[in-house]
Amino acid sequence: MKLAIAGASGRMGRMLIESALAQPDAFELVVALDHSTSQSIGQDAGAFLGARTGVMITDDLQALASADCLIDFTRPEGTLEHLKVCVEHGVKVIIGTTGFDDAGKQAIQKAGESVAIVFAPNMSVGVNATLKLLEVAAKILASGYDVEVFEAHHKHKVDAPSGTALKMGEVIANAWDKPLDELATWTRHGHTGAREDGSIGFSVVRGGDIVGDHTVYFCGVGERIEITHRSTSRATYAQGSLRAARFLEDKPKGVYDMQAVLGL
Ligand SMILES: NC(=O)C1=CN([C@@H]2O[C@H](COP(=O)(O)OP(=O)(O)OC[C@H]3O[C@@H](n4cnc5c(N)ncnc54)[C@H](OP(=O)(O)O)[C@@H]3O)[C@@H](O)[C@H]2O)C=CC1
Ligand SMILES: O=C(O)C1=N[C@H](C(=O)O)C[C@H](O)C1
Repeated sequence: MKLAIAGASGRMGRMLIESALAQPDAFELVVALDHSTSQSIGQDAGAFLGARTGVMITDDLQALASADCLIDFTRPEGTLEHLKVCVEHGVKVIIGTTGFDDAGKQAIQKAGESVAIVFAPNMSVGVNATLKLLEVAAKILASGYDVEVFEAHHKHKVDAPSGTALKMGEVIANAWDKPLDELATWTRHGHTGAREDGSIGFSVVRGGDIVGDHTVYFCGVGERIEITHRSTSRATYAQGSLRAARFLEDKPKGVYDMQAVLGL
């Protein structure tokens, strides 16, 4: 499969390049994209590994035409720009980027009418298994338990709460047949009053090099259940993305999530 990777010099871009190069029988890196202000433009995509791939990092989006599938972990504005070019050339897309607004999410759904897309805020098997556990827990603990979602990430992360934390909130709200927006408490400061029954609180830590921690608390009276996932390496996100790319091989169009990729 001919792969394009966007955000090639970013944390995830590099992990994806390393993971794809380690599977030469399955993947060929044909395009490495970054935006025009990036210092990496013109460098070999494997330079950070001391490897020569022959693929130079470029800002030429038309290069995407030579790929079967783009894996994009950038920023919402970048992803949406890349998506237009992928639709134009019939290129499949894996979107790992988080932080889209409603208009961005709608644009992804629209693009899915023409090309096959996997769009998921977390590509790791462990997180997607955790989402299933949360669905079960939310149904069993639907009353008498206060739900709080906590997440912690590295200091460079620009969106909050994380896409994964939002997805966890959505899974719980769905299990209760309510939209998350109706239940969410995003911040607390000052005289907040007592906690509202049935609400879902979110809290966020940013610091150092934390790869990604998520805990959902179901707090009852006299007991508390905590469901935690901790990422200690970005390799799981990259492996999940490559699995998603292979899943799309025989899909002509549509928007899929990682639950579909993993058959959960
Ligand atoms: N779904 C999942 O499993 C995961 C999702 N993520 C998400 O992936 C995204 C990237 O994370 P991470 O790799 O840590 O971030 P980085 O900041 O390390 O990398 C982002 C890359 O995208 C480039 N970029 C930034 N803005 C644009 C733009 N407008 N157009 C094109 N390229 C752009 C950056 O270039 P430059 O450095 O020059 O600005 C950089 O190369 C985030 O949204 C994050 O939340 C992260 C991990 C797992
Ligand atoms: O920015 C990150 O690093 C991560 N972002 C994703 C998110 O917002 O959920 C996934 C993972 O937690 C790492």
